[in-house]
Amino acid sequence: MTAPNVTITDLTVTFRRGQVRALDGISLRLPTGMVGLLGPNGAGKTTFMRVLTGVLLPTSGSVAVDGTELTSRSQRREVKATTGYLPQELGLYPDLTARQFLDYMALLKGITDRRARRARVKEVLELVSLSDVANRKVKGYSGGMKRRVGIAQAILNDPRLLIVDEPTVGLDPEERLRFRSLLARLAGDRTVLLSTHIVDDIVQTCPNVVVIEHGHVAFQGAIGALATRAEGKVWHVTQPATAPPPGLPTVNVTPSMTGTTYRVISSGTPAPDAERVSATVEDGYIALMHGTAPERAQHGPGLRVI
Ligand SMILES: Nc1ncnc2c1ncn2[C@@H]1O[C@H](COP(=O)(O)OP(=O)(O)OP(=O)(O)O)[C@@H](O)[C@H]1O
Repeated sequence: MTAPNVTITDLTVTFRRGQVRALDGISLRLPTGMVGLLGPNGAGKTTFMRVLTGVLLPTSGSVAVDGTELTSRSQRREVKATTGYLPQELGLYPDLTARQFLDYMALLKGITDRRARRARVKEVLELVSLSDVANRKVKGYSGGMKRRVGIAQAILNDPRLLIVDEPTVGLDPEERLRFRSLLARLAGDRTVLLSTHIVDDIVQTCPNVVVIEHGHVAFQGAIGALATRAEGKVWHVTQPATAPPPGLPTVNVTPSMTGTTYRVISSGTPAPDAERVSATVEDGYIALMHGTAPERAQHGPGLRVI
């Protein structure tokens, strides 16, 4: 398999006869491997993923995987062949076993030959490490196991582009870790787009990240470059009061021996005894969202505006 070429060109989606502009002229080329998708609520991430999965036709612009357009009505079938999707809420049939469920999904995805279907289901069960429990009913599975069934159905067609929406919500730390490494393993030479509000999931698995805000690309590039955006501007301010220093974006708050320590973003020294600390990806993201990071939407090594 050669590296997929996912090209998004001037993608615009409007709702309510143009009154709501959910995506506003997004142009991106996604690299192979894991790509994080970040953005505040209402930024346009779900709309973006719905277009990539062929659920929603854009108002204008296009998405192509390896030159195959996914955004024209006539090519919906191609979408099924080239993309996989794990939505936030995937309806599983609790009384089916994982094997039965996957067999059914494979049929829906057009694998009509029984033998081929059985072989592919066996393969994906192995990939997600569920072979041993494949004949148990899904209703007895843990949250992490259900999520792995979800991934298994998303990769039945060996997609070039795999889209995963908030996959680790509600998982315990061990399951989260396991799920993250599964995604990283699956990325290989395909593109896996991981949308989440958990910045740490992205830090741990994605070399590249896209940040969407108000329907625009606010940042795209290497994950480290996002952290760099806040370098020199992250401070620990400890004060006895329970209120944060006014007017500054606060990344987190920790109780300390001498009061409360606020991690804030500020271009200048925020308080006389403030301590400057090195920036993390989360700091970079918060700085970007509050307009305190320079040069938004700059090119990065893995991703580029086209
Ligand atoms: N079907 C729709 N009709 C009208 N407006 C919509 C529709 N779908 C989305 N929107 C609007 O488009 C914008 C982007 O929504 P979207 O759901 O894509 O954001 P999001 O980044 O996924 O948010 P969240 O993180 O909360 O899921 C929002 O202003 C939303 O209200």
